[in-house]
Amino acid sequence: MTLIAETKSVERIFGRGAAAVRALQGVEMHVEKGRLLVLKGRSGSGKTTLLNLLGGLDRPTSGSVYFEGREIGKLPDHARTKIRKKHMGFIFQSFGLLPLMSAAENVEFGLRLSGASAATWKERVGESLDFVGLSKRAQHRPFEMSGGEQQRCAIARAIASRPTLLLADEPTAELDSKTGLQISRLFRRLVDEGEMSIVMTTHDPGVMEVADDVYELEDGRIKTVRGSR
Ligand SMILES: Nc1ncnc2c1ncn2[C@@H]1O[C@H](COP(=O)(O)OP(=O)(O)OP(=O)(O)O)[C@@H](O)[C@H]1O
Repeated sequence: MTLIAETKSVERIFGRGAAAVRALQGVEMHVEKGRLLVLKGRSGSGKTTLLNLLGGLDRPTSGSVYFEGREIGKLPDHARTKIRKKHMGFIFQSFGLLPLMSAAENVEFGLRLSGASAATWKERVGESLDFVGLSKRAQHRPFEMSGGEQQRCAIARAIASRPTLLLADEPTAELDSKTGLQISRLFRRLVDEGEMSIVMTTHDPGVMEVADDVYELEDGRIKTVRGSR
């Protein structure tokens, strides 16, 4: 078993004094290589806060967050940014594509940001769009694509730099259930064929079906952990 990410006694408190919100309290979790982990729980239970900590977008108030053995929660901003760009991919509910760029250009832009060598861009763009089944839409702009196609494009952008860890915040929330299921299966294939680890937040039962591990959060604490495979 290879550990990709881990949290130890993580607390995240927003604000101070009477207005303080304890978004996470004593969270312990681990993300293993080649597994798809789902964070579920009611609105406000702390899912996005935990995802942001794992992705180095935020730092814990106390406790530790590790990525591939390094305590990223303690690294300065520039070092965390470097790790994030090179080794992580992000997917959001609202796709986050640049509207004036074609699907291929959006994916290439992601590669540019990741620092991947320019010599690899063309091949990686083709490979990623092909993986998500979007080769025929390469020259289309986001407004010319369906919601499912836009999310597949966002996935292609996130995986083009071959990240170790993919983080997704409610990736199927804007999609109808059939399209959501297709996207869930795509995440499953990424883990099975691409050897990636994925952590995603969701309320979608279709996504939970394809998960290896399901962590349930309640009021900032891990309530249950289910390992299904
Ligand atoms: N930047 C912030 N400042 C103050 N409070 C915050 C901030 N971010 C989150 N919180 C609070 O922390 C708690 C956890 O929020 P979080 O967004 O992690 O929940 P969530 O489980 O992702 O919810 P949802 O399913 O609605 O997205 C909530 O009470 C929220 O109001």
